[in-house]
Amino acid sequence: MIVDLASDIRVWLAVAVASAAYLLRPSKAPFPVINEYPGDYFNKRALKEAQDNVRSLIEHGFARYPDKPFAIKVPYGYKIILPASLANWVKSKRELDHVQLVRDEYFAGLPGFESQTVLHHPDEYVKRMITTKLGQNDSTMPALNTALAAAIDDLWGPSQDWHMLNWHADTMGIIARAASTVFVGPEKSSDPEWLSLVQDYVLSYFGAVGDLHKYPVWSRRIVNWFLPNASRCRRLQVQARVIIEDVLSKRRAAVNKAQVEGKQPPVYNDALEWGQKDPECKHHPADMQLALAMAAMFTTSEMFRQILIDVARHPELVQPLRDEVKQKLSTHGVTVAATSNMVLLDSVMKESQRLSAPPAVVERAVLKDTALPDGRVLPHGSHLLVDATHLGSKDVYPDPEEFDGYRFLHKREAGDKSSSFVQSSPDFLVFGAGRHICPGRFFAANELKLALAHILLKYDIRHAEGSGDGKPWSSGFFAVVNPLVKVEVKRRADDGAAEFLA
Ligand code: HEM
Repeated sequence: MIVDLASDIRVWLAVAVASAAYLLRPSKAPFPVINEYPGDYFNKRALKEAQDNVRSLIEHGFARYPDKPFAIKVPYGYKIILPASLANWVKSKRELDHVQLVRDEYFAGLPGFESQTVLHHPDEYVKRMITTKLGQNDSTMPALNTALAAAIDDLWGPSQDWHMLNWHADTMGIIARAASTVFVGPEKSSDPEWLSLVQDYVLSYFGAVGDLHKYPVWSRRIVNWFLPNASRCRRLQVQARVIIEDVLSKRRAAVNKAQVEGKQPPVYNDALEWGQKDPECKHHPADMQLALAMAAMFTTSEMFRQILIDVARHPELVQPLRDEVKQKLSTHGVTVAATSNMVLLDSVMKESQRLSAPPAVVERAVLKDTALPDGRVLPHGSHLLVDATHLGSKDVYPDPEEFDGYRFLHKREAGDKSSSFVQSSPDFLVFGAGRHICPGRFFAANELKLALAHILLKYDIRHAEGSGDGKPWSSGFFAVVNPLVKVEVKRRADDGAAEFLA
């Protein structure tokens, strides 16, 4: 009998599957789990709550365990939630790592995801370029300004009658064209093929990340080969390489020709050229382009949409914003000084960010067992986030549900140095914290302010009736702009924009 069983391949298969299931079982949560329910044997309710109601789970968790860590069950694991009081501690701990987190959660290292691999490469080349060249660079303002003018004209049109925007495409299109002018340069920044490729890549990449999360951790390196979004990323990456290599070979030819003819060679001022000129840059230029697009376009477009919704829902802010924009542009021209001095617009943007922030921020992977200040241990391999629900708490912000465009301006005027859009503080970690704080936030702020300056001066804007309440939706640990909202615009008869934005 035993001999018969031992020679039956099905028995060995069953043993192998059972052993794999045991070895690969999710580790036990090291802290109390907040979304465990009696009778929920297959975690159906737990995972639904984690997907739809993470904010309530976190609030409930801290009501039960004030200022103490707890865990939330998610597909194939747990997330540990730390109280906001530990934000500075998290920021300072090198064992709590962002790069490993990106490998685990955003799949840097998978084929087709080279954008993410390059962005988080140990040489930190792309980050350095963003910080040193892209941030607040006056020399890129004329190109950014021209691109925004053209993109908004093309996408929002000249009609002086109210018309509905093709909301998603028209907002991402504006951001993609503005950013591309500084990333890829003049040849491709308004080329429909390239713009569609980068936007397609960004959407496919985030789609693929979502798809992969539905599969057990151990299987993701295999299933990515069969998932449509991941396959699309691989295809688009190959196409991007062909297009960018062609641009570079034409640039080289133009320089050679100018030299032969004794003329001044063309000068380029974009990320493509910065990388080419820098002997330290070891990455494929197309992968860097996709890396910049992936980091910049989705995040900035989402922020752009939320700010537009908030401005449309608060018409009382429009005239003061227009006055400020005109005044700063006429004093400083189209420069970083002008956008930096648009302090009411800055306050409106930060208020939009406060009310659309995710409920937990600064996600990190634990590289080795790490003791919390109270002695309890964060186990190696676990993932944690820091609570950010206080951004909607009346203890921190009076009338927290109200959109108050002047909120952060008043704080700034009262001397609070952390109240500007790009500033991070232990209370406001929406751009992250510590070594991995978003290096693109200065570029994003500048680009958004210039885009909004064009829009405020050139268009009236309103929230289409009956199209949702404008409040963001929750999707797992993310907050996304309410997809039901629709926005209408009409071109102003006499916008006078040319005078200020020339
Ligand atoms: C409003 C727009 C943006 C938002 C809300 C945003 C948000 C974030 C957040 C939350 C992080 C993680 C920080 C952490 O965990 O400590 C991050 C990282 C990053 N962001 Fe942004 N970002 C935006 C725009 C941009 C832009 C325009 C760029 C590039 C031009 C960019 C490049 C990056 C890079 C390279 C990282 C990784 C930093 C690292 O690993 O050290 N971001 N961003």
